[in-house]
Amino acid sequence: MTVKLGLVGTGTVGGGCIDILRNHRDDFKRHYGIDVELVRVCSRNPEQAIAHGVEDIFTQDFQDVLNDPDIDVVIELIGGTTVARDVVCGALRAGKHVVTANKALMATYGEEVMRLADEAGKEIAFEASVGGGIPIIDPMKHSLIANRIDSVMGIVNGTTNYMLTRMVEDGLSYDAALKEAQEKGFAEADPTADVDGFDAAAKIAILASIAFNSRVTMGEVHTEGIRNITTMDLDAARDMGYCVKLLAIAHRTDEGVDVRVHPTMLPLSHQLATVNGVFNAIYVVGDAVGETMFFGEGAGAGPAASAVMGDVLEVARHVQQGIAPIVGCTCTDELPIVPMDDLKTKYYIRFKVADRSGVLAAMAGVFAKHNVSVYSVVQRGKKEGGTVDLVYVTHTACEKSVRDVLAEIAELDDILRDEPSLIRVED
Ligand SMILES: NC(=O)C1=CN([C@@H]2O[C@H](COP(=O)(O)OP(=O)(O)OC[C@H]3O[C@@H](n4cnc5c(N)ncnc54)[C@H](O)[C@@H]3O)[C@@H](O)[C@H]2O)C=CC1
Ligand SMILES: N[C@@H](CC=O)C(=O)O
Ligand code: NA
Repeated sequence: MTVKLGLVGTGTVGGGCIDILRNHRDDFKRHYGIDVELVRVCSRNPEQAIAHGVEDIFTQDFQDVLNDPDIDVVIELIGGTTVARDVVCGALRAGKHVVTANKALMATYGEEVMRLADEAGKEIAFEASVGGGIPIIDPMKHSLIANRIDSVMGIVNGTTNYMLTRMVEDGLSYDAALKEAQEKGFAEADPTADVDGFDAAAKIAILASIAFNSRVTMGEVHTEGIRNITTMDLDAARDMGYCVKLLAIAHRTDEGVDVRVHPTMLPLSHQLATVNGVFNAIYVVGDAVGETMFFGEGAGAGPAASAVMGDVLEVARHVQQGIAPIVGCTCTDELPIVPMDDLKTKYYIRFKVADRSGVLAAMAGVFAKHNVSVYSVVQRGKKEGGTVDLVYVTHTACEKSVRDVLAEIAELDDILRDEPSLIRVED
């Protein structure tokens, strides 16, 4: 039996899938007995279809894909949560299996999508939505289910990891590094999703939902991006023996799920500190397996299409063999999200302040008042226009107290010259 595919979206990832199919379709048949055929392709860009040689099966209307009774599997590679939601939900309602790379959709409407798949008795597969080409969803849904997962933590956004690496290793400006990442096809259509941390928030919401059997949506993830990270912060971190990474973190605690995305200082000896460029790495801790780490390219046409096509072939194998979906929604529990105010960690805080007597003393009083103990204070950079940069590192402190310190220092008379830069420190 030939399993018929309909593809919606012919951009970076969709184009990568067409290329894999063209180059390896015969291998899939020969090695695995899996026979797949692309019968319909839809996007807003006919020129992309022409470039990939699929203009004869091209349409600009996704309904042509959903209404085609021959199509068994719909591959959604548009992105976003509007039209993509109609495509994914419409395909499931039309009785088709769905493969998607869409983290925003799964992290926002995951409950709806999983329910529709369950009602239709169809598969929904989304391996490419987290970590690009790295197998992580499938291992967590299959190989690791004998564990109670306690932590999932990692670098899950290739664009920002690429940018931070280029800024620290080659001195590129933030804007130049972003432009390069976009040119390489790593960035989302709207790169604010990458640099403001929302892409990583969607990914950790998906991973936390699977890890802790409790639905986490991206709106529930405390999210900070890398916009405020300067080369001065990166240099200061390096001088202290640290690097700065945009980390996505999810821990199971006695209070519930601690889930957040923010720039984090990691010791240079940490396993995640060596993950550079577009590479992602996800560290998973289970009660039986102990520590595991998954590493690979998190973005780009090849890696993402590799994960999409892996899902497609697995679904096609099930269709050919008449096997029902093995694992559907696993969110059986309703754990609370731990408030960010309750977080306890160490903090790096850089203040740009007026260079005059009394400033340090006034600031020290505020730290003491809120019981935030300071580990070190260093003055950095050149004195410019009567301002200096003061870099504080605290001992372990409570997030709420640190926020109170920042708010009170902002109110001190004629001290701050810019927004402070705050980076949490992980040891
Ligand atoms: N670029 C990457 O490295 C990765 C992307 N992803 C995800 O894959 C998905 C696709 O991303 P890219 O290929 O990078 O996006 P892209 O922007 O390169 O391509 C989007 C495609 O969707 C089509 N499209 C947009 N609106 C449409 C509509 N209303 N009807 C029909 N077609 C429409 C466009 O014409 C284009 O062909 C997104 O969900 C993204 O988050 C996942 C992993 C890696
Ligand atoms: N924009 C994302 C790509 C896919 O998820 C990233 O940079 O990691
Ligand atoms: Na993946």
